[in-house]
Amino acid sequence: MTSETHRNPTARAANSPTPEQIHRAPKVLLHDHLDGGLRPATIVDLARETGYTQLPETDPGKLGVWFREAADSGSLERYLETFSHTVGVMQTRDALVRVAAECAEDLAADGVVYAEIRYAPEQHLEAGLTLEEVVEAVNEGFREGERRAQASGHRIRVGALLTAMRHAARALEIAELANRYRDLGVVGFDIAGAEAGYPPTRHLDAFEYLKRENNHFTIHAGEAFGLPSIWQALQWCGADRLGHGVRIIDDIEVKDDGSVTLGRLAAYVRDKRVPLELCPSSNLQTGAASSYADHPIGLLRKLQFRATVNTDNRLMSGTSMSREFEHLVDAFGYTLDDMQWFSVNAMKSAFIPFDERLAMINDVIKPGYATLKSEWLFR
Ligand SMILES: O=c1[nH]cnc2c1ncn2[C@@H]1O[C@H](CO)[C@@H](O)[C@H]1O
Ligand SMILES: [Zn+2]
Repeated sequence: MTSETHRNPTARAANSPTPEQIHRAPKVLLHDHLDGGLRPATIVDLARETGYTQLPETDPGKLGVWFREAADSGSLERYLETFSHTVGVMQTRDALVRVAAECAEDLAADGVVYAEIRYAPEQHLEAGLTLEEVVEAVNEGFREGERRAQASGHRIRVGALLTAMRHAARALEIAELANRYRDLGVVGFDIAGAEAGYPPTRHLDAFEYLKRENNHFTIHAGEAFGLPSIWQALQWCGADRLGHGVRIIDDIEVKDDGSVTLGRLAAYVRDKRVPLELCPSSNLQTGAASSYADHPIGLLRKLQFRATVNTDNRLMSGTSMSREFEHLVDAFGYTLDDMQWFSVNAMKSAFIPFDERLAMINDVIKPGYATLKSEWLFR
């Protein structure tokens, strides 16, 4: 599929926001991979500068299409193979600074006001950088991107999440790194990579360490594998949030008469307000959902789970926060109130301190939506 073929504008409501309003609305992004969001033209530049010769295409337009099509495989494992090319060109300090700066710039230009961007430092050591040098380069890029965004009239704040790869054995080391750079641009920790066969409990030492340090972490769980993975992430590892978590739907029964029954785990997730970092377009590509209209986000929003909307990998899905919301508006008839609900949910679930989250909600997000919602008065 491409995201375009799944558009179904039939569900739009009379008061659904226009694409232009969606674009201007303040958005909050909790789940986005740095190595899944490069500009195709930047990949081509960096490949030339760093001597990377494996690119499947050297024309930026064709390369962008290649990523979307190669990632559109219906399998998480094959989807993840495409990252060898982005990681391949992100091995030098300059490349990391550039990619991180452009990431912040691109998100700000799309109306994102707060973002937590994740990447796996252990994947960027091939040309001799140390883990610390990787983190410092990315942080420098984010600060540069925030400045450039501000200069062009957009405000954004970006925090980093350090990811450990679940098939590898460096999680504790990466957790310690995240803790060392806490308050220095890193706001938390994550594990990612192929889910089946690599349960989060393999990295229990890292999670226990972070809990002892009163630090925060999210875990990719319930994407390619179901309830056992979510259950482990929450009840064994103590995750603050679920990366995807979309398969919590397997524990929710909807009867023909419309009545809904939550299993114990789904009830726990909803009762404890566990944030779900939902990524609709990504799920369509890896086979976790078959269309936007059938995506569990519709039901999860109705049942008032702590659902959030995310991009996962903007390059591989050819998407942006605005596009994710456009698809959801088309599929479910969402209004600006729904968009605000998702954005406030995300901001409540961020890993920065409570007073800062509250100020973002009250002083940035709510006023932004109030402005958009009152526009009809002045037409
Ligand atoms: O949707 C996903 N599920 C699991 N792992 C992912 C997903 N997207 C990206 N990565 C993995 O996370 C690494 C660090 O950013 C990427 O290199 C990719 O291997
Ligand atoms: Zn992800």
